[in-house]
Amino acid sequence: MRIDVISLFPDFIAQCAAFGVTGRAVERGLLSLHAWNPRDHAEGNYRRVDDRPFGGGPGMVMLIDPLRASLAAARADDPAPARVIYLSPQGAPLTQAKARELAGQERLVLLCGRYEGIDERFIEAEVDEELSIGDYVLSGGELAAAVVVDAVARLQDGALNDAESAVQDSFEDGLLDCPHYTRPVEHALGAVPAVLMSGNHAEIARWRRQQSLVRTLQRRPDLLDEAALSKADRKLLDAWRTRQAG
Ligand SMILES: NC(=O)c1ccc(NCc2ccccc2)nc1
Repeated sequence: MRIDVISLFPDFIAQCAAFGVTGRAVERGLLSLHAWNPRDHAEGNYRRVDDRPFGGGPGMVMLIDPLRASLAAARADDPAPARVIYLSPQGAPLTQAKARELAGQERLVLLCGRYEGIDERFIEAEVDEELSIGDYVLSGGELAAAVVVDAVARLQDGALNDAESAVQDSFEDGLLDCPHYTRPVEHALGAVPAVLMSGNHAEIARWRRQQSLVRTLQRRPDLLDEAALSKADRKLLDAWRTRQAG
């Protein structure tokens, strides 16, 4: 998978992707990252990349032409078709399902806005979809782009080892993860749940699934509504409710 990032801070994404799973995915050739800086494509001796907003108001808006030239440079570098994604608070929410969809793409171009954003005409002409990593405003789209890079990199075949893919799997079914424990068994902060020490793997799997279901019910009931629960899942939730009521 190839990801091109258009950003005024090209090193930012390269640094974010240089560590851990994403760094390994790049090393293994599962993912290639390329950065394009609109300032390199800006005209005039001030090499402007932004200007005042028409209609007045505070802040600056990123100019069309340096962005357009950056995208053209990315396409000239590799003719492979790409999905152009603009990271902004006005975008559709990034979910694990969306990350899975993007991870299946051959190529993404991630457009990072600064200031108040970019000229709407460029969005209409060149952007395939706007994505938001959450309902908050950041000083630039770079952190949001780094989140997308991380989320899709870990979904590339061969990116995760067995332990890491276990984490991934626990979120794949749309539920929250169960609690985790490690040494020591006894600690001033409490003991490890006995079931995890039982060696009874069926019982352990049952307990973990029940914990995921209950946590999701308690913390994110919206996710529970969307999750496709099995009959066994419903029985686990009912058993917990009964125990709570008792
Ligand atoms: N929630 C997000 O995903 C996000 C993305 C970018 C961003 N800041 C850059 C920007 C500001 C205004 C308009 C367009 C882009 N803040 C938050």
